[in-house]
Amino acid sequence: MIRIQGLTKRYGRFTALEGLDLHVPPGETLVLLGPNGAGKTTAIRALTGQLRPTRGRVELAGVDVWRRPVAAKRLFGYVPDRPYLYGKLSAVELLRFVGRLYRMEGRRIEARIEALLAEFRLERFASALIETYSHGMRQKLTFAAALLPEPRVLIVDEPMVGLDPVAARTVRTLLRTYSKPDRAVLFSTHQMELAEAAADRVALLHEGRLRLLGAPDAVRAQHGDASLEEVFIRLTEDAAQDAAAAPAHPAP
Ligand SMILES: Nc1ncnc2c1ncn2[C@@H]1O[C@H](COP(=O)(O)OP(=O)(O)OP(=O)(O)O)[C@@H](O)[C@H]1O
Repeated sequence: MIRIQGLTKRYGRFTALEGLDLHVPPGETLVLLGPNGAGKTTAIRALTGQLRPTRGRVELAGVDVWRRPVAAKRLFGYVPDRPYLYGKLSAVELLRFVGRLYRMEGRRIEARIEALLAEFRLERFASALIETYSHGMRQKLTFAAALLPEPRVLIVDEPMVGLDPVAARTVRTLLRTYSKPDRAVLFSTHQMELAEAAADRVALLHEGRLRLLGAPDAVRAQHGDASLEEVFIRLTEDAAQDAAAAPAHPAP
């Protein structure tokens, strides 16, 4: 459902992402892990058609995101790490606008809005201007907007920022179950517990490269039943030490 092939992104001489290959089949939730600056947001921005890859391809349900941008954008819902919402609209106005962008039928838009405002406990604030919303309320509304058209692919960059415990539980359940039986979810997080709870597989990025890919249980078993957090720290620290030990200017 999500196919990333040889994805490379360079900023001048700096390589943010190098030859990333990932496939997320229908029914799977894949979690992107990695330290700050690993390349997670870069990969997500390339996948959502916001950042042109230096090399490589990204496809959603067989649609090339860069060759067929409009068709690709109909297929996914996206929650960015720093959402931008129009402050002068109310929640309902924003959601209606999103529904029309996706060319949804009017009655379906209204039914979805009602269900999502209830799910995220935003009914009381449905007509309030978004500029009066707290950070967490904006995050919940961003989820509601992403889910409105029931997209086949859900892509989320750092889902938990600012959410209260009730919303966090709703989102955790959503991230685990939304992909079943035939949709795909890809999200990035620094929360290992969330990754363990929601992921069918985790992908660990470090310094722009894929270091590890597998089901959480299998990953832990391969590393002597260490916790996912320990595996993360070992792999990223080992790589940092290898880099420090390597000569600064290797012989050609
Ligand atoms: N516009 C840019 N110009 C130059 N370098 C950039 C640009 N955007 C990102 N980078 C660099 O690319 C690397 C990967 O950044 P990215 O935002 O993808 O990391 P991340 O894994 O999402 O990190 P975090 O966990 O901190 O959000 C970083 O070293 C970052 O400084």
